[in-house]
Amino acid sequence: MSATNPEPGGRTAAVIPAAGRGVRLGPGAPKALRALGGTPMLVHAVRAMAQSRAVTLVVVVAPPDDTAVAEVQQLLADSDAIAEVLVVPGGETRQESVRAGLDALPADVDVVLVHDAARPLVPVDTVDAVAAAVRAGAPAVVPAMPVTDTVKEVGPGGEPGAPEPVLGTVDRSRLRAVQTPQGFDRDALVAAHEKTALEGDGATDDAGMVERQGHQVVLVPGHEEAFKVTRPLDLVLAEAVLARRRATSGF
Ligand SMILES: Nc1ccn([C@@H]2O[C@H](COP(=O)(O)OP(=O)(O)OP(=O)(O)O)[C@@H](O)[C@H]2O)c(=O)n1
Ligand SMILES: C[C@](O)(CO)[C@H](O)COP(=O)(O)O
Repeated sequence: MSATNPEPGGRTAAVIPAAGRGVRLGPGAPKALRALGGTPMLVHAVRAMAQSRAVTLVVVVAPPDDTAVAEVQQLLADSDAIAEVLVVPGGETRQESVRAGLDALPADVDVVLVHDAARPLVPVDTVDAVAAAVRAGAPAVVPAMPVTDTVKEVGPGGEPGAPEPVLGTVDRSRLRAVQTPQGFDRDALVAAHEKTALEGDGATDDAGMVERQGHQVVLVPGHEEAFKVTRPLDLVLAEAVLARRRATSGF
């Protein structure tokens, strides 16, 4: 399918799914509300989006209960973040949460960036590069990094924890690990989400759904600091990166 062209004058919005529990990070508050450098991860993520001159609206998708929505609204009102921010309740899966964010977008938004709250340290240059590539006509744009480990494909295993049989070694020169924000022509993304939900399919990222509709997804360079805080060690790394940034900038 060919590239689409967002209308001149349309707005770019960021949707930030932040409704996950953070099971892999371990017990505690929902992951997006856990502190990084004394500030909730979500606030870092909102600031990263709002710093981009392309982004004029941020839709935060909070854990799906009234208390969490109110808490997130208060948190963002108290922070020095920002562009215009809306907070909506999320769903059981990341996919449902992103869909809730899309449903809240006003009519004048034609480009959407979807960004994990769990990637609090994405540099603004990466956000700008994704937004610019969508404005230039690509229907779906994803920041990506080369894969540095060798990757094996395994066959169906036996008992959990038992050694797994290797089927083969994948050519890693053709593999990329994708990050967020992923940027989209709004209509292409909304249609892909609707179709995926109707078919009862799932996808681990938004670009995967748009790919299945036949749109050409393109990659731009990602950034090593845009990593996802998933497990406890990731939080240790994020604290170190933030401390280095603060030492360098003097803030
Ligand atoms: N029902 C969900 C699940 C995830 N997310 C968001 O999607 C992003 C990526 O998800 P992930 O890193 O997997 O976060 P969690 O689901 O919180 O982590 P875990 O799977 O370890 O519980 C996060 O910003 C998370 O808050 C969401 O908005 N709604
Ligand atoms: C969207 C994503 O961050 C791209 O790498 C990733 O697929 C999210 O996966 P998760 O298991 O929901 O964290």
